Amino acid sequence: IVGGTDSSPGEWPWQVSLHARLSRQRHLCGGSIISTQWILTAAHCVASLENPNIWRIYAGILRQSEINEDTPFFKVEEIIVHSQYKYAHIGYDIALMRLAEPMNFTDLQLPICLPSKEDTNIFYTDCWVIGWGYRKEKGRVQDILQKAPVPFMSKEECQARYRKRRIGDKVICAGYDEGGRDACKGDSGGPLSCRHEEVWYLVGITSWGEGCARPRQPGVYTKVADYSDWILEKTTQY
Ligand SMILES: Cc1c(O)cccc1C(=O)Nc1cccc2ccc(C(=N)N)cc12
Repeated sequence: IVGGTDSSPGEWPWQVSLHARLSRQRHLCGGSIISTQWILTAAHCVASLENPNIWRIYAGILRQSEINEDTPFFKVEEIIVHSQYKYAHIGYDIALMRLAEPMNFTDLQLPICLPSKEDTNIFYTDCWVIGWGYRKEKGRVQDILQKAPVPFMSKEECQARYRKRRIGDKVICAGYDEGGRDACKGDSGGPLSCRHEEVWYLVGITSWGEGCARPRQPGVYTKVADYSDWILEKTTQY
């Protein structure tokens, strides 16, 4: 997160840290708890890393430094990447991870509500992007979970900012024309959380942007409300 501030304990209990054990274990992406057994994240985080055994999911933490070999984590049983995903900037940047064991909810690990598909035209005014990602383009993963408020941007305005790219309909743009506050590398997969009438909703999934926090280059988020049928289909046992 560029231009953010430290979160406090329990402020974002749905935020998880996705670690992969490659040559060494490290934080790769964020994710959101949506039920006792399912994490929602970005497809670009897990594509080409679809072996569930390399992933460790840490919930209820504020600092990456809380994580060591004794820190409890959730094992991943199954990874579901959207079948139409190819690259983040094309869209369909959404994936599900099923935990091997259902988690118990505590004050520090709780689910966030999914917007319903009728909610696609609510204009949210209290939205925050969260993560342990870079605080500048040539940065590194941060220790304390960062938060930054970001305003919505209309699709037309977003398309005008990204003339080289086609901004799809299942995405949301958020950011400041003057730049300065935005998600960045390492925040991917994490939530764009919006509070509406005292309830927090998972409105977006951090997906991509040209650099980070650059003027007139807003953050692009997967629009979760447009995937509610997909989420329901994949998470409902038939
Ligand atoms: C390509 C790149 C880096 O190598 C390092 C840092 C940023 C970038 C980059 O261009 N954008 C990005 C790369 C990976 C995930 C990103 C997530 C969010 C945003 C955002 N601005 N909302 C930009 C991202």
